[in-house]
Amino acid sequence: MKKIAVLTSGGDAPGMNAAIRAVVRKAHYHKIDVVGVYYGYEGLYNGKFEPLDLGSVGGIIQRGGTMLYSARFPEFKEEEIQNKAIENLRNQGIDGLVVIGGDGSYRGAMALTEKGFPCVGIPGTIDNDIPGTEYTIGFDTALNTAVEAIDKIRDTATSHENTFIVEVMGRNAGDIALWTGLAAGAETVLIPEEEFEIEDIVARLERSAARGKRHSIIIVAEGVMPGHKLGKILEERTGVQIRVSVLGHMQRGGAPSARDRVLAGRLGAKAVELLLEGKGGRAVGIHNHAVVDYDLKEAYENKHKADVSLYTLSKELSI
Ligand SMILES: Nc1ncnc2c1ncn2[C@@H]1O[C@H](COP(=O)(O)OP(=O)(O)O)[C@@H](O)[C@H]1O
Ligand SMILES: O=P(O)(O)OC[C@H]1O[C@](O)(COP(=O)(O)O)[C@@H](O)[C@@H]1O
Ligand SMILES: [Mg+2]
Repeated sequence: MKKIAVLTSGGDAPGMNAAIRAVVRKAHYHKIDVVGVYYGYEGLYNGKFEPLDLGSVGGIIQRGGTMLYSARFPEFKEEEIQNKAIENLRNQGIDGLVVIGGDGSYRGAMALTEKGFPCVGIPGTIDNDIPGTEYTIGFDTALNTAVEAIDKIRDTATSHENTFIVEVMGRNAGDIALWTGLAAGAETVLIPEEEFEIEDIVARLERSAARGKRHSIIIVAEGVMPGHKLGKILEERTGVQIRVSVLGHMQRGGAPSARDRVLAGRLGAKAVELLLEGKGGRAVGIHNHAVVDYDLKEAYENKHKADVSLYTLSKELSI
């Protein structure tokens, strides 16, 4: 292997830049050239390639977003588009590709690998929803952003005796909601993986009010239902006015936490090692604090599971 490429795809995540930097630096350490592909799979198809030397990734470790930009490019499911992408890669003398993204991006990487072009996946998504790794790059930063926002909401909620619903990101996964709820001491946490009863939320609100609690915070993952919809349901049921805050894309931005930067460094380096060993079709991740690699397919064919013990704990700590 003489030259590899790297791209970022799907929703951006803080720490993607640190991962790009790790890929570039580790490759250069082994005297391998690196090409950056801009705009994810769209750029792979349109040939938006630029060489990345050591200096090109200087000063990005602390920056949110991705210097390679990202895109959602549904056309990449089509075979002719994938064939063209491989042709573009081969024309540049590139022998391997590192894809930093989520489960959707992994499907694209596997499609190319099955067509004979080796790809390795690095989990870059705030949702923490990739099976096979305990943490994804960006999750820790998004979690800290959400907790900081909720701490602020709690100040005003307490001053005015308000009940707040805070909608956090997580299309199919409840990790952001669950961890945020635990870290911010929310009364109720709703995640897509667990059924819930409106009556249970109402009972919690009533119990809190009865013991003189001045505020209530309910965290809902966007994949459960929109926060405003839940607010309407609860207002109708309780007669109490409910404020709703949707944290939205602010959760995807900002400087990556130290934890995300270190994770990005470890996983980026491992991805390059795998390509150097000629191993395509692999995903990298963290298991029991150690860097691991596993079949890319496992990452999207299995379903992400929320940690039920954390869900139970969140209920036990907010009776
Ligand atoms: N089944 C698939 N086959 C090939 N490429 C795919 C497939 N699913 C997704 N992709 C590519 O990966 C991109 C990112 O996927 P998406 O699900 O939006 O985000 P994420 O990778 O963060 O989960 C898509 O826009 C598309 O270009
Ligand atoms: O801005 P978009 O493209 O609608 O993306 C929103 C989605 O992106 C995410 O932040 C991350 O999802 P992916 O990692 O699958 O891209 C989800 O939590 C959210 O539903
Ligand atoms: Mg995804």
